[in-house]
Amino acid sequence: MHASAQSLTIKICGLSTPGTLAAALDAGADWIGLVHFPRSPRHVGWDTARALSAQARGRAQRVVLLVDPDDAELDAALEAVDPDLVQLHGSESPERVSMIRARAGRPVMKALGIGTAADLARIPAYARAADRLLLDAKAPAGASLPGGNGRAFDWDVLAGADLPAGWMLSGGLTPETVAEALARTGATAIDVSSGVESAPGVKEPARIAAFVAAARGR
Ligand SMILES: O=C(O)c1ccccc1NCC(=O)[C@H](O)[C@H](O)COP(=O)(O)O
Repeated sequence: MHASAQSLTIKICGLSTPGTLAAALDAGADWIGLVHFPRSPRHVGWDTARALSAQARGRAQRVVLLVDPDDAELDAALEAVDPDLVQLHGSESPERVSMIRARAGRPVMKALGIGTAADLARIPAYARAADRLLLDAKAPAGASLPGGNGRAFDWDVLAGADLPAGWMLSGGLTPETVAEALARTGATAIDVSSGVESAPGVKEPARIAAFVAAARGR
């Protein structure tokens, strides 16, 4: 079943400039993601993250993306971004997700890499620890980034799976594929990064608008 245009939550991740953030907000993104991971071409330092967060306040839910953060990094993220939600995209255990959620005092979304149906076995433990799950493509062997690789996983592995409320689909979505992804998975929340870029880390306003329009069936 398709999510209706109204009930679909769209997150544009890896925004790093005021102009592309404005493009995402103007297109009607529900959530915007700020990546703090120095190895990433989408990395934003705390000063930039603070300014982008202020720009988005009141217009979209602000997500800060961290990879295996220690408590000091988490505290710095909370202070700079004041995020509506913390996204964890590393190899955090369910126990560590719970600790981060308690320390942050706000919702946490845990990303899980999916390659085959066997990867779905981790869902129940993480669903108990996090407020939401992001089902993303598993990073390829040797990849330098745990996410944001522009790769899709086989959506058919989700068929018949018992997925927790609020789960979000990501991994290699594009303006060209998002309608099919929604139809095949029944997702009601989606996340994109590479698919709305012209080069790694370079968001393309026209592709952001095209993605949101395609997802909402316009
Ligand atoms: O985007 C990054 O550079 C990144 C770095 C480290 C961890 C996660 C990262 N990105 C995650 C995302 O942008 C998305 O949540 C998801 O992986 C989808 O990305 P894409 O396949 O590029 O659309």
